[in-house]
Amino acid sequence: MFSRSYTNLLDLANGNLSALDYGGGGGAGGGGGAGNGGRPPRARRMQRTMTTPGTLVELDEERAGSVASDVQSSLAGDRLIVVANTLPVRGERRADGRGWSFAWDEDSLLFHLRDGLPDDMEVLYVGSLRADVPPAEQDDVAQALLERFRCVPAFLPKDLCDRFYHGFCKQTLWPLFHYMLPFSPDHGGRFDRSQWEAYVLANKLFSQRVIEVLNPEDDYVWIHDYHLLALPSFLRRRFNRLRIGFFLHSPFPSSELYRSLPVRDEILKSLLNCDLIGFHTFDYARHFLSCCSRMLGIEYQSKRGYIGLDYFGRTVGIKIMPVGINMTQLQSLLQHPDLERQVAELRNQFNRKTVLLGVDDMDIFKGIDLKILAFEQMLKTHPKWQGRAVLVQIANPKGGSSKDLEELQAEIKESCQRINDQFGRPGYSPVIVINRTLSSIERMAYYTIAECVVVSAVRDGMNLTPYEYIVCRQGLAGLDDSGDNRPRGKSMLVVSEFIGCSPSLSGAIRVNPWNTDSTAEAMNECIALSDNEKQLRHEKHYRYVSSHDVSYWSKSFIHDFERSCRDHFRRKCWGVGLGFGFRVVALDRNFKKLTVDSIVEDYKKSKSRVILLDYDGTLVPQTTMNKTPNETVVSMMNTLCADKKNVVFIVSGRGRDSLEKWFYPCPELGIAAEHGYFMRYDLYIVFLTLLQIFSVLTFCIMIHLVFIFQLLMGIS
Ligand SMILES: O=P(O)(O)OC[C@H]1O[C@H](O[C@H]2O[C@H](CO)[C@@H](O)[C@H](O)[C@H]2O)[C@H](O)[C@@H](O)[C@@H]1O
Repeated sequence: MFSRSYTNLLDLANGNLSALDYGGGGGAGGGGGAGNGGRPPRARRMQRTMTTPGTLVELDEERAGSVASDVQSSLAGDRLIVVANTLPVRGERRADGRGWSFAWDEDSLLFHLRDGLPDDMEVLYVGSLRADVPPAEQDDVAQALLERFRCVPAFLPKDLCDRFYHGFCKQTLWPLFHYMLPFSPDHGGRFDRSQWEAYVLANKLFSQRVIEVLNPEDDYVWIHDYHLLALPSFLRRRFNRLRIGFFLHSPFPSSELYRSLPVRDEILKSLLNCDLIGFHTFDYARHFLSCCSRMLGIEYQSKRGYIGLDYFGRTVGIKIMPVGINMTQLQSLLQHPDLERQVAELRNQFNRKTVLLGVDDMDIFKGIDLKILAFEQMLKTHPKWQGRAVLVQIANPKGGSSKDLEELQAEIKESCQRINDQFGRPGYSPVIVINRTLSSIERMAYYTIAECVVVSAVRDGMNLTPYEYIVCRQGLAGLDDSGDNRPRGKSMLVVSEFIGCSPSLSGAIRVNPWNTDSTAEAMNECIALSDNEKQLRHEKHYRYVSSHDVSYWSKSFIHDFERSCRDHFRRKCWGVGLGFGFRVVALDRNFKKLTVDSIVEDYKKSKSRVILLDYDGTLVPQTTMNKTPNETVVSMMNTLCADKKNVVFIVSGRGRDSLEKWFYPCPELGIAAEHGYFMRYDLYIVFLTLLQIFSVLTFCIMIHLVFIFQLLMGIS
């Protein structure tokens, strides 16, 4: 089956795409059919390059008009290209070494976002694979992924990937966006420009993959997360009217942190090439808006609940919508036959002990060390829990290593040893750290037996651990509509106030994770609460989490995305600027670009003219230290003023003293200093101007009187 994307790549690859199973035999293991493979093909339109980087190009008006009439408010039948650093598929080399097998990554949020889209909206993914595919096999792998999963892989050379991902992403952006200045002695103490260059180059390679499959007039491109902040600029440069959306999954830091980034303007300007930018929380959006205001002088406006930034005539929408979990997937996992057995095994292992649970990536910002210290403190200040409470910490290894991470792991190990030595006894280890990635079912089993989940991250964009926990604790009760007799779920949460999900969980006990004593108190309070209180809080959370799931999030984003792009083809667009300064200037269709010739012609034809001139940036360069006008400017002013048809004024925020001194040699020039608070003008010119206005008014009044007279006399 051929879709538009398929045929596009076909043009490019020019190879044999008939083989459905790369590697001989089973091919992409399981799940290929979960894609959009069954959808009927649609006629493909040729893509058009609309501007050349760095030039000033007016788009062809006829085309804009014809497309405008095509624009429909519904998204049905449109195509969405989801771009992210990694594709939502897992790849593995076959055991026999011949080829690869692939499967959907059901833990990936990108895989589930399709649930919120219209049924007939085709989805295509562009991103890199987690597997290391040798160059000789890349074409075949790309072909298999496209056919079976609608995925377009971006293969970055290893060296580039290291400097892009392990370099700029993980050493600069990840710490900075999580409130840590990355320019520490560990990182050479300064900004590494070559890593930034690798980041830009990697983003460019992603843009090339997108462009290969893009139909710029039909497609929506939705970019995800901090790895691809430079991508909007590359796409906008090629396609002035392309619909570009972006969602940032990590936090956006306060402008006081962000402004330390040497490439701060480049990144902001690139994001402003989007049509809609999404954040999990109001705070992240607020930080972004204040960066735009403080660093680029761009202010936002809020109208009827929508926030927008005016960027050279284009409105860039801001969307605040936290992501959710996939309810359908979790509920089907809850019915998995293995779950019951695993829950029974864990219950047996923990033998009626109260389990507090942590599920985090092994990352320096997850506050795992702080959680363990708080648990130790709880055992000390509330000894009743000694022998009765256990902290189970699941730490997903994330790959990669750094000095910070090694130190953290050593500290965690040392703390666990100390606590277990002090409070442990035969058959009782108070702290258990599991340093491996658990299967989804194992994770569900731990959630099911946990009395409380503790998230003590010092920063996290969202964090969906509490959401998964709440749904698991609701268990099958959530699936059962049989009425009042069903068991009531209960769950308790201690969550850091520095994570994105915190504002949505009003029944959780919120803590400052840096305050070990108060986190210890919160842990004690959580597990000691009455069952009724735990149930009430749980039910409130469950109602929210189950109704604000991942499909709710993607549906809402796409709805606003479509709305933000609705009048794209009704505007006139010009691409201007170089590099990250590139932007599209969008104007109403009735606007005409002024040319010097037309201005000169109109100037000559006019009988009286008012000429208002700004000073800085108009008569003297903005950047110069010496603000005194040179002789040419003074002589030009006198030439303009000498023409009796002209009234010439300088309108400036500058003080009257300097302006008056500088333009002393131009006695007929009007000056409005300090934004018009002080005025200097030649009374003769004002008299002439007033006379002109007066004579025009007198003429108008006369015309009106004649008209009224005619009416009264019944003359038509
Ligand atoms: O480690 P990376 O490959 O660079 O990816 C960063 C993290 O991405 C995902 O987390 C982010 O998105 C989540 C959903 O919106 C959000 O809850 C979290 O706060 C974000 O950081 C992924 O879940 C993490 O494992 C990655 O480390």
